[in-house]
Amino acid sequence: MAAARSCALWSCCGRGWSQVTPGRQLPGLRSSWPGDPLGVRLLSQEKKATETHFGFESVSEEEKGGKVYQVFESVAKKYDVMNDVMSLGIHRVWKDLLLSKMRPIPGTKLLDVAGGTGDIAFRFLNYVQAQQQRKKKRQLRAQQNLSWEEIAKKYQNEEDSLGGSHVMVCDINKEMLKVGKKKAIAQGHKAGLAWVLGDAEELPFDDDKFDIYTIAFGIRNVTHIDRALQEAHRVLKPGGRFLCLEFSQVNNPFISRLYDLYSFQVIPVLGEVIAGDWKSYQYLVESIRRFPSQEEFKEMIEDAGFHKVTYESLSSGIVAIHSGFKL
Ligand SMILES: COc1cc(O)cc(C/C=C(\C)CC/C=C(\C)CC/C=C(\C)CC/C=C(\C)CC/C=C(\C)CC/C=C(\C)CC/C=C(\C)CC/C=C(\C)CC/C=C(\C)CCC=C(C)C)c1O
Ligand SMILES: C[S@@+](CC[C@H](N)C(=O)[O-])C[C@H]1O[C@@H](n2cnc3c(N)ncnc32)[C@H](O)[C@@H]1O
Repeated sequence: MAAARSCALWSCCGRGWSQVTPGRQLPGLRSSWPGDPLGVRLLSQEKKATETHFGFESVSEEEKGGKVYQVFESVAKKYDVMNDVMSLGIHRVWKDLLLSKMRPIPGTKLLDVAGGTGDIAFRFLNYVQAQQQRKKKRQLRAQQNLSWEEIAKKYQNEEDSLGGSHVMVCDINKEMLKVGKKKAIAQGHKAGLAWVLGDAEELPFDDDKFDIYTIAFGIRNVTHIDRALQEAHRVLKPGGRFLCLEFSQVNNPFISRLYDLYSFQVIPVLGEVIAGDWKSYQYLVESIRRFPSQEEFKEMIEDAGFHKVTYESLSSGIVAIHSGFKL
């Protein structure tokens, strides 16, 4: 069943977010413009109403998706190395913390949207594998008279090593997924892992499918955040959990000054030197400044229908993990 989508758009002015007239409702007004049969005046209105941002640049909503696509197509091959260099490896700690918060249990069906090169998916698989391993060891130790064949069989069953858990990585960008698939082979991940090309705003899945939905450093890039949140809600099972790791608002003025300096003076230079791409890394830091604060984003998650919405700021608010439940 297709999701019922709200036409609400969010526009951002500095850090303030407000709802604006939805462009999709405008065609209905066409008949109320006598003397403008071609709807020229209205078309220009429509264009205005569907204006959004790409970093600090104003672009039409139609343009934004393509521009974001180009950014990740361009950085895909250097994406992982850039993250390690830019964050001095700290992004790995943030991603580990997302998994500690998730605490998946055997049998968990995870959807990782904007999953890119698979960092969250691989952590999930390692987590459930380690958990199953411990469980298996405990069981085997408790059973005294097992033959070596029985013990070997237990260890060889790859599917069983995940306890029925599964992760679906969904991303709009072919190049990011290509890098992710190569990484999966290199890291020995095969079972319990699937890759699908898809848009966070229109997920190619049925309703009530997944136990957990994650999106890490992805939602900042989608054109209609509210639509992506509604889709997250739609595909989760009742009782399912939404978890989002994203850049947020730094709450310490001293750190904030240093952070600005580092973001605007260092990150694009690193982007140019390592990935040969200044512009994509300028977009990264600008898009971070455009993203709503912890509290504003919490409200948006609630507006999409999630309950018990909470967040935790990490590293002085450089990033935050938001959590919510479909009840
Ligand atoms: C195109 O779109 C994208 C491309 C991508 O490759 C990635 C993403 C999405 C992002 C991720 C998956 C996460 C990983 C990427 C990042 C963390 C990069 C974004 C970085 C920032 C927005 C800036 C904040 C950086 C950090 C928190 C990392 C730690 C950095 C340092 C400790 C600074 C290292 C210092 C130098 C290299 C010396 C030069 C510095 C200056 C001239 C400026 C002065 C700055 C400082 C003294 C340090 C600033 C320190 C802080 C603000 C606090 C750090 C404290 C903690 C983390 C506890 C994507 O969308
Ligand atoms: C910064 S990367 C994050 C990748 C990964 N989650 C991580 O934490 O490393 C952002 C990802 O969002 C994807 N993306 C952007 N817009 C999207 C959309 N509308 N639907 C799905 N994925 C999208 C990009 O292709 C890119 O792979």
